Amino acid sequence: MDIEMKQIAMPVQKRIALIAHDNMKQDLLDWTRKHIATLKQHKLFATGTTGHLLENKLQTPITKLISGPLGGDQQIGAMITEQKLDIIIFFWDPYEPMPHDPDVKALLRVAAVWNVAVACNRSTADFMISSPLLNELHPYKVPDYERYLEKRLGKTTG
Ligand SMILES: O=C(CO)COP(=O)(O)O
Repeated sequence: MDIEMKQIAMPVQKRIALIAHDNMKQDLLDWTRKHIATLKQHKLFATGTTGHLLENKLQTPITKLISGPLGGDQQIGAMITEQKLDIIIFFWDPYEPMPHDPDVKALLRVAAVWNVAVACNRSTADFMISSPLLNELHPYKVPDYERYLEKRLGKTTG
């Protein structure tokens, strides 16, 4: 598929989603605790259980969506398509099959489509949190939806 891209900018204050599967929640809690001073400078979002856990343990406000198995991954995915998230820190469990595996896959797919930064493990999250881009206005490319529609409608109507 030939998708034209356009340049936009990630804001200085990033919108960061934090998500962890059950076996990875302790690891995400440790990581978040270690980087809380940096994370507090940004806007934090999370799926339901992860969000409640982090908010209680870290005493920092987090916008909480629905729990993953009940549709939280899809909510995160929808926010990505609306360009309301810049960074996803998703400690997903590579060992356990989940009832909502299709939702996880869909979330990772739309993140790739919209060129959103995704860390699926702690090493990548470490690189992202220490990147100078985290505190800068960051130009990056996303699909040019207006161009996409123009081309598709042009094709359909001849
Ligand atoms: O299942 C999840 C991501 O796929 C996370 O959901 P919870 O934060 O509600 O556990």
